[in-house]
Amino acid sequence: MNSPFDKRIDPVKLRRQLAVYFIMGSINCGGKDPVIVLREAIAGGVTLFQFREKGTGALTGQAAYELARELQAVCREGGVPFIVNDDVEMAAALGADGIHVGQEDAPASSLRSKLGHSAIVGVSAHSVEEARRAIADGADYLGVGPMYPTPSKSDARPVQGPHLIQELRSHGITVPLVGIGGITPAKAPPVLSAGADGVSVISAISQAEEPGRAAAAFAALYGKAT
Ligand SMILES: Cc1ncc(COP(=O)(O)OP(=O)(O)O)c(N)n1
Ligand SMILES: Cc1ncsc1CCOP(=O)(O)O
Ligand SMILES: [Mg+2]
Repeated sequence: MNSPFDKRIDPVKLRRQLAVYFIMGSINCGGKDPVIVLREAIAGGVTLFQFREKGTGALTGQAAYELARELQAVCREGGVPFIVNDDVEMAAALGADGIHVGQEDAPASSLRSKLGHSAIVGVSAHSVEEARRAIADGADYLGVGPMYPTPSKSDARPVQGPHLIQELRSHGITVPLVGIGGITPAKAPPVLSAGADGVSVISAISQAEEPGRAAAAFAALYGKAT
């Protein structure tokens, strides 16, 4: 008999998709067109994208929806899954591939009934306890951080460093994990060595002079973690 678990994303596939996880909204692109930034980043090797329209000056309402739709189309062209940050109604309306929620957002357990059993559900975790609860609530992957100081989130929790990923792994947490916060190609190897399956990145790609080259520098790390 089929259970809803049969429809959940295959963790092996998800680990590959988490490798170069680009997160961005209109305020992260230094005045450049987000559509062009995303197109270049995907050409460089981005494997997953999260639309995060948040912070001072971010678009709201219809304008945010329209940008989301355009970026989703770019992801479709590039064969990259499209994840929405925080907003489950937007994710459902767009038919997004998944959603990412934090500890202050809707609980993961409430999301699948709105998005379908095959949706990718990501949850932020800052401790073993939060990680265990998120997994029990149905998270497919965890976003763990901040690894390093970040210029992109004013209300970020204190920096924990790659050690937190090691701690989660040593407590038997085997679900796909991605590090977040201040990650550059130079700072990514300790995150991967600690046990992350990938890195999630805003500024190191969106603010790069050449987002495609920046994404390629992350993609080139795989197989080379120290
Ligand atoms: C992959 C990933 N990990 C963590 C976060 C942070 O989510 P959250 O704590 O809800 O903070 P906001 O991004 O909503 O400000 C994330 N977005 N993605
Ligand atoms: C959304 C988020 N959550 C924790 S740190 C962070 C911001 C990551 O952005 P950057 O890669 O520019 O540090
Ligand atoms: Mg959130």
